[in-house]
Amino acid sequence: ACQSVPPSLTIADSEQIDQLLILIDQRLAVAPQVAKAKWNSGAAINDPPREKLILEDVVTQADGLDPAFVRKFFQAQFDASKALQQELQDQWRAEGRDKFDQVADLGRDVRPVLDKLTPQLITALHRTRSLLNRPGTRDYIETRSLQLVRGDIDGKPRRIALLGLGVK
Ligand SMILES: O=C(O)C(=O)C[C@]1(C(=O)O)C=C[C@@H](O)C=C1
Repeated sequence: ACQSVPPSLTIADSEQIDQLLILIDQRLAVAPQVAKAKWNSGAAINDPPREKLILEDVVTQADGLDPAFVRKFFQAQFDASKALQQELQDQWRAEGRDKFDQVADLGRDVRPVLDKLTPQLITALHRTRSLLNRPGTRDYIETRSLQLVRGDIDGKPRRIALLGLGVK
């Protein structure tokens, strides 16, 4: 990791960025459980009221951060989750899969995991906000995300999630 840290970032900075990427990965890692619960129940992948609720919540929790940035970031995490859920369900459909025998309950087991990650992600955004537009950060994120942000079939969900950082 040290070799890929650009001169514009300290090692401590790079560790904060890694922590953000790990949390993005942990959030994306929940998507297969959501996809399974919805596969069994037949519920739609897209749930706009649930997204609206989370967005309202994060904007009030994100004091000091630009609300537009926070919304954009979380919307990208939803979009990444939906892309991964869609890929998985398309695959299961193509395989003619039946319902899964054992799935976690969306409301009782799965969404609480996402809700626990939300304030941790906000903290990580606070700690990395000023680093994101430094020269070299983009390349650092690209390199590190290949190792840290998995939970992913073809790289599309990861790309969508990272677009939410708005790193140019
Ligand atoms: O909770 C769900 O139903 C999910 O599919 C997860 C999630 C999210 O990432 O938080 C993603 C898509 C939905 O539109 C709502 C929320």
